[in-house]
Order: sequence, then structure tokens, then C-alpha cells
Amino acid sequence: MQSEANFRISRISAHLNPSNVEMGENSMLEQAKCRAKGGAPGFKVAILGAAGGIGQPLAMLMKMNPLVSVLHLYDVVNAPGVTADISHMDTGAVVRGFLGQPQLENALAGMDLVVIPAGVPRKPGMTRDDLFKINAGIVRTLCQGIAKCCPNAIVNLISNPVNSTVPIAAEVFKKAGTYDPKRLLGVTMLDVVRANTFVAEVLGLDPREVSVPVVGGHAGVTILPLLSQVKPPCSFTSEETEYLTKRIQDGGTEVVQAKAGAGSATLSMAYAAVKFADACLRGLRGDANIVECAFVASQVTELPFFATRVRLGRTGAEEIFQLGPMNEYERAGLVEAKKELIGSIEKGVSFISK
Ligand SMILES: NC(=O)c1ccc[n+]([C@@H]2O[C@H](COP(=O)([O-])OP(=O)(O)OC[C@H]3O[C@@H](n4cnc5c(N)ncnc54)[C@H](O)[C@@H]3O)[C@@H](O)[C@H]2O)c1
Ligand SMILES: O=C(O)C[C@H](O)C(=O)O
Repeated sequence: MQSEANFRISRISAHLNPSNVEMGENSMLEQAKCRAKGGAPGFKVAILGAAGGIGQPLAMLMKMNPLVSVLHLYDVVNAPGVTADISHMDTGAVVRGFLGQPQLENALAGMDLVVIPAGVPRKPGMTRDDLFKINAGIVRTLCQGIAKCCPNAIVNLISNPVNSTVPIAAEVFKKAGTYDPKRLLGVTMLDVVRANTFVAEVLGLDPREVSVPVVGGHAGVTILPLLSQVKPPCSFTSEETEYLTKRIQDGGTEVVQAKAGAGSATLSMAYAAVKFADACLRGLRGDANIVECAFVASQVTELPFFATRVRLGRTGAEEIFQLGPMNEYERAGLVEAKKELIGSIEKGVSFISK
């Protein structure tokens, strides 16, 4: 047993490391012991791609989440700076940084939830599928690390094209013998966040009072808002339906064009990612009736993956809800969504199995 004074000294020297990036095993241990004295219980969360446009505000918001006790920030660049910065926030979570591939395994060991916004974003004129070439390999490497170091973690996959990266992750986990479909969730929350906002504008309501299920996938016509199921119950003219559906489907492109080459949605995505991660953590804690939309392995349609409302629990997506009654416009949209989705899913699967 060390004295209280020694604990304090080791804690101070740990923090004199200017990067606060993965320290030697001993000082890490001291820090952990020190922390254990006053540390709040909570979940261990890793963000992979934490120094990016989404990663940084996501890290900040996760540091503010009272359900998080340990926050690991991993990136191939700039992880030390982001970690030093975030670690000064006077909230409960202990923050540790990890830089580059050699530190990936330590970043992942023991995590309950891994959020992945690593990868390149779109520029004007690109589709999400144009990102496949680079992001597929990034997601494969990160998921191999998850399979090895935290096979029971819930995974929130943000990297695009989500319609293909989720099947890639599933194949990596299958190969490693760790696949549990309930724990792998493609993040489509930004589509729901946008849908709530745009629908509220049309209805003249506060967006916090509006709930729009968005199903299918996360690209163009695969994004299918079910406006007939909006809460509170309401109706739309055919012009409103057309306007809202297109605006929700093109929300990402609207931001890409407005940023004019400087990337895609980052701040609204960080907000949406934290909203979703928080729902996953509340599910893990055992809270009842946590329901959100996500792109998951599914038997709701003939496709192996599909976004629908899911109930989040202690083991991940524990219940997958059916699509519910749809109008003619939505049924036609579903046909178009499935046509595109099947190709994106197959592309992801064959990237690993070929
Ligand atoms: N699911 C969604 O709704 C949604 C919304 C917005 C953006 N996205 C996607 O999220 C991804 C990230 O977007 P961004 O704007 O944050 O991009 P960004 O370029 O600003 O940040 C990406 C970060 O990933 C890091 N990175 C690259 N390779 C890595 C690796 N092998 N391991 C760990 N980190 C790595 C980079 O260093 C960078 O810090 C893009 O693919 C984008 O299309 C998805
Ligand atoms: O549109 C993009 O490329 C990023 C993201 O998928 C979004 O919906 O904002």
C-alpha cells in the first residue's frame, strides 16, 4: 500500500506528461489506484478517430456524460493534444489518449462501448460510397482490434458508407468468432435528428416534441423517413411529404455543399452520436424502454441489415421492431431503398470474404 502523499505525487507526475498519452504501466497503475479512491462508477468508452471533425466534439460531449467513468481517445494523429485539452474539463470521466496503431490494443482493452468516427469524409460531388476505398480498410483494422481486445463491447459505427461498413464489421467479427449481431449498431441517428428538426419546422413545433422514425440505411434513397408515423400524430400534403423526404435524404449533402470542401457534418453528428451512445449506455445500465433507430442485422426485410427502431438493453439491440403500417409513398420508397441497399451490403461482405 502506498501512502496518500505518494498517491498524490504519482498522480501529479502522471499529469506532468504533457501529452497525457498512454503512460508507462507503473504510472498508469498509480493513476488508476489514485482514481479508484474517488472515482465514480460508470462505463468505459473508447472513441476511435477522436481527433477528427466528429471525434473532437464527440469526445467533449462524452466527457460531460455522467454515465462515463473512463474515456479512451484513439487516433492516428493529434490524440495527445485533444486528450490534454479534454482532460482538463472538471467532469467525472478519466481521459486517456492513445496515438497510432501500436497503441490501439491498449485503447480498446476492457471497453464497454466503442464509438467509431474514424475515416475520411465526403467532398462536394462525392457519394458516401466513394469513401469505401479508404474507409473499408480503416474499419477492418479497428474491428480486428475490437475482436481481440473487447469482444463484448457495444460498437457504434459512424464511418461511411455505413451501409457497407456495418457488414464489413460483421464479417470481421464472424472471422474472429466474436460476432454478436446485437452489439453491432450502425449510427443513423443523424437522419432522425434532421427529420425531427425539419418536420418540426413544417409543423411549427419544438423539435424536442417531435419523433420521426427513419428506416432503411444511411445514404440517399436508402434513408426512408416514415412521415405517416410521426409523433405527435399529424398529416402532410403531398408537397410537404416530397419536400421533407428529399430534405432528410439530402441532409448530408446539404452540409457537404455548404462546407464547400471542408468536410461533412461534424457538430450535428457529434450531437447525434452522443445522443445514441447515451441511449446505448442507459440500455447497458438496464433502463427500460430505450428505443432508437439504428442500422443492424435484421429480419424485418429480406435484407441481412436494415435500419429500424430497436430496443436497447444490457446486451445491445435486444428487440428489433417491424416497420409498421406504411402509406403508398413510403412503400414505393422502401422498394427503391432496398434496391440500393442490397448492393452496398454485398460490397461490404465481399470486401472481407473475398
Ligand atoms: N453515420 C453518419 O451519420 C455520419 C455523419 C457524418 C460523418 N460520417 C462519417 O464519419 C467519418 C469521419 O468524419 P469526420 O468529419 O470526423 O472526418 P475527419 O477527417 O475530420 O476525421 C476523421 C478522423 O479519423 C482519423 N483516422 C483516420 N484513419 C484512422 C485509423 N486508421 N484509426 C483511427 N483514426 C483514424 C483521422 O486521423 C481523423 O482524425 C467519415 O467517414 C464521414 O463520412 C458519418
Ligand atoms: O453526408 C455525409 O457524407 C456525412 C454523413 O453521412 C451525413 O449524413 O451528414
